[in-house]
Amino acid sequence: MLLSSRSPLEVMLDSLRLRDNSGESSPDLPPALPSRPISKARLPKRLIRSTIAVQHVVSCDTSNNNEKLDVKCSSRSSGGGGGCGFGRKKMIGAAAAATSSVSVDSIGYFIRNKLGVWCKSRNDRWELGKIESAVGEDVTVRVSNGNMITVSRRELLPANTDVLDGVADLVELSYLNEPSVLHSLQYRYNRDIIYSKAGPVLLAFNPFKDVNIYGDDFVAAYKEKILDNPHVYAVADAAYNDMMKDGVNQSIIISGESGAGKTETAKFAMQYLASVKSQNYEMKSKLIQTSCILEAFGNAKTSRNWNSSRFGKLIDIHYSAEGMISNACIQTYLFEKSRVSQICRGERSYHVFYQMCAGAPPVLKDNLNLKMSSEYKFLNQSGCLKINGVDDAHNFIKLVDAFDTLGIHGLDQENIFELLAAILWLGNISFAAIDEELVEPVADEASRSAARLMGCKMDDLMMVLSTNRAHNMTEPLTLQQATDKRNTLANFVYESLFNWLIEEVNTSLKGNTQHTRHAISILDTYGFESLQRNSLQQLFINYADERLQQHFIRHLCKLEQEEYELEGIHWKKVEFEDNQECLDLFEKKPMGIISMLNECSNSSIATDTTFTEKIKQHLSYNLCISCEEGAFRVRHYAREVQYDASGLLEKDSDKLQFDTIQLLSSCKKPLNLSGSASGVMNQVQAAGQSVGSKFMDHLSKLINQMENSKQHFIRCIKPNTKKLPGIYESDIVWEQLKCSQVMEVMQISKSRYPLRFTHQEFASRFGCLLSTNVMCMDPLSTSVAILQQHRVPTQMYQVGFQKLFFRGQVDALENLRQEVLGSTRELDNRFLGGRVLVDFHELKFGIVTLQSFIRGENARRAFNVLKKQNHGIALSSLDQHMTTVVHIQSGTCYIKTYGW
Ligand SMILES: Nc1ncnc2c1ncn2[C@@H]1O[C@H](COP(=O)(O)OP(=O)(O)OP(=O)(O)O)[C@@H](O)[C@H]1O
Repeated sequence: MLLSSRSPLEVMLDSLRLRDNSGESSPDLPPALPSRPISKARLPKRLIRSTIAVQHVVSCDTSNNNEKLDVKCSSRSSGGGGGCGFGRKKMIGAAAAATSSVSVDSIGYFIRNKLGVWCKSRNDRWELGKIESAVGEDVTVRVSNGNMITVSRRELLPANTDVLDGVADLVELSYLNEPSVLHSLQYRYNRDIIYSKAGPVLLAFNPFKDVNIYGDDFVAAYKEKILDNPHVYAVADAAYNDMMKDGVNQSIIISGESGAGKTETAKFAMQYLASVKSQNYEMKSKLIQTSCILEAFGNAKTSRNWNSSRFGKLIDIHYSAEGMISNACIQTYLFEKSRVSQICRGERSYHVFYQMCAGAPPVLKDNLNLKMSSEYKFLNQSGCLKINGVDDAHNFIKLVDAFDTLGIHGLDQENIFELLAAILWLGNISFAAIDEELVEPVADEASRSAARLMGCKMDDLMMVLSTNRAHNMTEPLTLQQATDKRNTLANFVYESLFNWLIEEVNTSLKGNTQHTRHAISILDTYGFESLQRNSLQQLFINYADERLQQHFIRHLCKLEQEEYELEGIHWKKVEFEDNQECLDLFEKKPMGIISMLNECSNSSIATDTTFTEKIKQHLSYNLCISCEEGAFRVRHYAREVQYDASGLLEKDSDKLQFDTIQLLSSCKKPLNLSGSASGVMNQVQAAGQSVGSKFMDHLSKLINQMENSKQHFIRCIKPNTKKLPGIYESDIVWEQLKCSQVMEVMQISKSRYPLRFTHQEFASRFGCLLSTNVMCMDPLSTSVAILQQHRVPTQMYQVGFQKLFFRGQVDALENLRQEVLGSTRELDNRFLGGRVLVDFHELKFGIVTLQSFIRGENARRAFNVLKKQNHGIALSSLDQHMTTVVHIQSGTCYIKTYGW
C-alpha cells in the first residue's frame, strides 16, 4: 500500500540503496541514474596509517524514512582492497562493478515495474506511455491518448519522472535520451521559456515573436542576481564577472543555422554588456546603434530568414580596469557581395537599397534621381520588394539617426547615398548589339546617372563596359562578358562602401584605448547553408561553420576527456563525432581544397574542370568528398552539400580588370573607392592570395583570439522551418541538436568535474583548514588530508596524477576558508590593537618625562640667576622655596604620567 503511493524515482532510489547495502547485484536493477564515478583518491601511506575510518555520508533523503545511508568508505578512499589507486586508469572491484551497472541501461526494470516509457510509434514518432504488459520481446504500452500500442522492447526508452519536466538544465534529467530531451525542451518552449542550459552550452530557441524578457528591467534583474534562470543576459553577465574577477578576456560564441536567432542573440548580449555598469551614455548608444547600420548594409531577406546576415562578425568590447567600456571594434568576414547584382527568386538585396528608395526625403531623391525600388533591375529581378511587417521608410529614418549617433554626418551621408544610387543605376545599364555577338552599353539615363553619381566621366564608364583593355590590346565584349563586368563593378563598389562604413564605425567606437584592460568578444557566425545551387560563398560559409564546430567539440568534448585520460582518473569515455577529417579536406597543405583553389585561381591555364579533376586525384582518399561531373559533394557535419564547380576559380581570384581599377581611381567621390581599388589590387594580385586563402588566415586568427580567452557557448535553435511562433517540430530540433553534438556535450557535462586544482594549488589554498601541522607533508598528502578531515564525499572528487577534480563541494571548503581567514584576521587586529595602545603609552611616558626634566632644568637655572641678583638676601628661605616648587612640578608630572 505504502509502496504504491511512492514515485517511480523514489522506488528507483530505494532499489539502488538496497542493492548498495546488500552488495549484491539484483536482477531487478533500475537503469542507470546519473553516473557517479567512484573516487580514485589513494591516501598517501603516512595518512593511511594514522587515519581513522572516514565515514562518507551519502544523503538519500528521498527515501520515505528519511534514512541516511552511511557508506564506510575507508577502504575505497584509502585505495586498499578496492584497488582505487590514485592516478591510474583503474576500474577494478567495486568501482568496476559500479561502472558496469551504470552502463546497463536496462529497460527491464521499467517493464517489470510498469513505469513510464517512451516508445516509437509506427509513424516514427516518440510517444509517452505506461507499460501495460510484456510477452517476450513484445511490450504493450498505453500511450498518452489512451490507445494501446505493442512495440518491441528495443523501441522503448526510459522516461523521466514528471518532476523533471522542463528542468532548466537538461543535464539534470535522469535519462538523457532523444525523446526526454525533446520533451523537456518542448515543455519549456510551449511556455515561452526559450532559453535552457545543456551543461556549459546555452540553448536559445527562436520564439519568432516578442517574448518580453529583455530590456532594462531584465538587465538590472540579472545584474543584481534577482533572476538567474538560463538567459543570454546570464551568459553575458557571467562573461563580464569572469573578466572582472579573473582578469581574462572572454568570448561569447553564438552559432546555429540560418534564421535560428544568432544576430538577435548577439544584439541582446551586446545590449547587456553595454549596460552592465552605468556606462558612458554616448558609448552605450553608439554600440547599440551599430546594429542598425550593420543590418541595413549587411543583412537581406533570404528564403530562410527575412533578416539574414550576409557576413560574419566579431564584436570586441574593451573594458577598463574599473569595468567601464573604453572602446569597441568590429571585424567582419566573408561579406556576400554578389548579392548586390544577383538575387534568387523570392529573396532581396541589402535592406539599405529598399530603405533609401522608400524613405529618402524629396531633396535627396531629386539629387540622386531616385526612383521606386521596382524600377531598378538589381532589385526587381527576384520578384520580391517588400517584407511583411517591415516598414522600409521608417527604417530609413532610423538609419539616418544611427549615422548621426556614430558621427557619420552631412557630406559623408550624401556620398553614401550617392554611391548606393550609382549602384542601382549601374544595374539599369543595358547593352545594344553591335554585331551578332558583341555589344556596347546604351548611353541613356542609367549610364548618365551612374557616371555622375560615381564621379567619373560617362565616356570612361562606357569604354570600360564595352571593352577589355589589357597589354595595350582592346577587345570588344559579348553580352555575357559586358554584363559580368558591370556586375563585378557594382559588387565591388558596394563592398568598398561596406568596408569603409565598418572603418567609420570603428573610428567612432575607438573611445579611450589607453585605459583598456580586457575584452569580451561576441562572435556571430554565418549559419550553415545548403541551397539549390551552392557556390564559393556557401563553400566558405560551410568551411567556417565546420571550423567553429571543431572548436566547439574540441573544447567541450575532446580537451575535457583528454585531460581526464591524461590525469588517469576514472572516466567513461563519451564517443562523439569528430569532424577533423572534413576539416582536413579543406585545410591540408598543399593538397586541401583551399590550397588547391588558391593554386588554380593563380594559374593562367587552370579551369573549373581541372580544379575538380585535381580534387578527384588528390582527395579521393578522404571519405568526406566525392566528385561528379562539374561538381563535388562534401559530407559536412551538418549534412551533405553539393557544390557547383562552375565559376569557382573566377570568384576565388576576385580580380578586377585593370581598366576597371583605372576607372575607379579616377572617381571623384571621396569614399575612398580609388583607394579600395588599388588596395584590392595590391592584396589579391601582388600577394597572389585568393579569397579562400585570405579567409582561411583570417579565420585561424579569429580562432586563436578565442582560444586565448574564456569561452561561453550559445547554440541557437530554430524550432520550425515555417518561421512561425508556437510551432515545435521535434525532428527539426533533433536534427540541430544531433548535428551540433549537444547530446554528447550534455553526457560529458553530466559526469564532468567542472572544478580542478593542481595538488599544489589545492594544498596551499585550503591548507589553512587542516587542524594538524602539515608543513612537512607533500601537496598531495596535504590535499587528501584536507578532503578527509572535512569529509568531502568521494563521489564529489577524483584525484589525478597532478590535479584534483571536483564536481562541487569546493564552495563549502571556500566558505570555511573565508571563516578561518576571517577569524585569523580578527585575532591579528586584536593583537595589533593592543600593541598600538602599549606603544602609545610608552611614547607618552617618554615625552612627559622629558618635558618634566626640561621644566626642572629651566626652573633650576632661573633660581640660580635670581640667587645671584639678590646677593644672598633671604638666601636660604628663597632657596628652600624654589627647591619646593621644582619638586612639586616634577611630582605633578610624574602623577600625570603614571597616576597615583
Ligand atoms: N530572441 C528572439 N526574440 C524574438 N524574435 C527572435 C529572437 N531571435 C530571433 N528572432 C526572430 O527570428 C529572426 C531571425 O533571427 P536572426 O536574424 O537572429 O537569425 P540568424 O541566426 O542570425 O540568421 P542568419 O544566419 O541568416 O543571419 C529575427 O529577425 C527575429 O524575427
